[in-house]
Amino acid sequence: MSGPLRVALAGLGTVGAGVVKLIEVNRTLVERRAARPIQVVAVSARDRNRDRGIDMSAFEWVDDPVTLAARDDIDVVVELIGGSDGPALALARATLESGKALVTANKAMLAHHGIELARMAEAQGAALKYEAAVAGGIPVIKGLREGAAANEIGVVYGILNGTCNYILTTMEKEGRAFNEVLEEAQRLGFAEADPSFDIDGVDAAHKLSILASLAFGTRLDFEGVAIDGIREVEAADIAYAETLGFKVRLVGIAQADANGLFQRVHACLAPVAHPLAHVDGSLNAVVAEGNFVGRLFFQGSGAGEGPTASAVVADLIDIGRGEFGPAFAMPVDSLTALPPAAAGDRVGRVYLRFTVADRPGVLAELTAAMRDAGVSIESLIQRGNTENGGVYLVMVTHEVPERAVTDALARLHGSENILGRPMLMHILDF
Ligand SMILES: NC(=O)C1=CN([C@@H]2O[C@H](COP(=O)(O)OP(=O)(O)OC[C@H]3O[C@@H](n4cnc5c(N)ncnc54)[C@H](O)[C@@H]3O)[C@@H](O)[C@H]2O)C=CC1
Ligand SMILES: N[C@@H](CC=O)C(=O)O
Ligand code: NA
Repeated sequence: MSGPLRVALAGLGTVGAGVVKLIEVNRTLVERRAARPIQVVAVSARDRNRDRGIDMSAFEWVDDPVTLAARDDIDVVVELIGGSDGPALALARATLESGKALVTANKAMLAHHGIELARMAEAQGAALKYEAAVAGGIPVIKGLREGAAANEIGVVYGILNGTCNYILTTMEKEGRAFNEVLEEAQRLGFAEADPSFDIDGVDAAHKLSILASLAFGTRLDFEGVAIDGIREVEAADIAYAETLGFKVRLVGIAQADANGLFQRVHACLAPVAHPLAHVDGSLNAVVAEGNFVGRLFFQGSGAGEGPTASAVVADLIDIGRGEFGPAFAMPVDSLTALPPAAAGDRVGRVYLRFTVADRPGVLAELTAAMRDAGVSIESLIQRGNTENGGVYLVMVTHEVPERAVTDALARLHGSENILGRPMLMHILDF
């Protein structure tokens, strides 16, 4: 074995504490695989005295994590603080500038500053590793960056947020209320420090932009992701979806073709026969279609202490072995920049839920708007009283271009018969 890999840990929350535990429990095999001892030299977090359920006495405590970057007795800084900017970014920059390896689980930082950080890493010949940042414990960064590297990939999509999947599937199976299940996901350590990043789809979009870059060899384009979360999904949608043969899932989709780079995160209806319909709880799944390998399906735990720590320590093992290359699919200057592709031309089926007044003529008005916009209806359900005195009218369209649905909704805008905002979800058709 060569000399120890000297590690500093910045951030000792869910993931940081998990990393300390994993190294302790699996030390022998981790060190055999890294071909050298792993030595945690120093740690930093906001609160020194917090009980983390682990013995930290062997590690030097540092108040300012950025000072870790300048130290000669540290080889790798592990950034587990979180946040796209602030202390996490200051630490990442200082670490790479000093030529040290950086391991991070911070998808928000990578989505916003990944190219800059990758360039710094390349300039210094330093490692920038981030397996934990996308789909937690699933080795999907390794899978796309290395395993599928010989393929042209046309589409990559999946369930990228454990908190949302936990909420949707718990609502589906146990009929519990959204807020109650969100609080449970927070207690279990799945949610971001600000959980609106989870439920508004932003966290999934951060991850999708990273996956798209790896899959297509394009520059990260977080700004180009169209984002919708799950706030407006009601228990009724989950129940209607079930009746119609679907499950509701928050899905991120990225596709590269002659139209450009299409990236979208949104609640979708997955047909019950689709593998994503069977991804439950905090599990994540990623599907990628390669031109030689065919369909790859990665599934596993996308959030939580153990799975995320597993990914962080795998990166440390790679660094211990000296195995790393460009942070993304290829050196930064080789990544292409594709223009964002518009959604309007995309063709697919759509689920629409309207809350309508319970009076004659409503159905006729709705179906006329659909007809005039060229949207044909595959199935229609009208049932039940809602809290605001209306009834739900749910339809699934045949395949239509998205702009036709937008046109139909515009025709109905302002109608006295429609109470509240219609709910729209796309049907997953990959
Ligand atoms: N919790 C999860 O399941 C997963 C989290 N991640 C990512 O891992 C990172 C950490 O997440 P968690 O452990 O869940 O967060 P957390 O909120 O549990 O822990 C954050 C840690 O950073 C420390 N910290 C905050 N500001 C600091 C500062 N200025 N200086 C030093 N330490 C500071 C806090 O004291 C705390 O120990 C985030 O980037 C998150 O997005 C990635 C995958 C899964
Ligand atoms: N908040 C995230 C944690 C992992 O990235 C999630 O819920 O998936
Ligand atoms: Na991962």
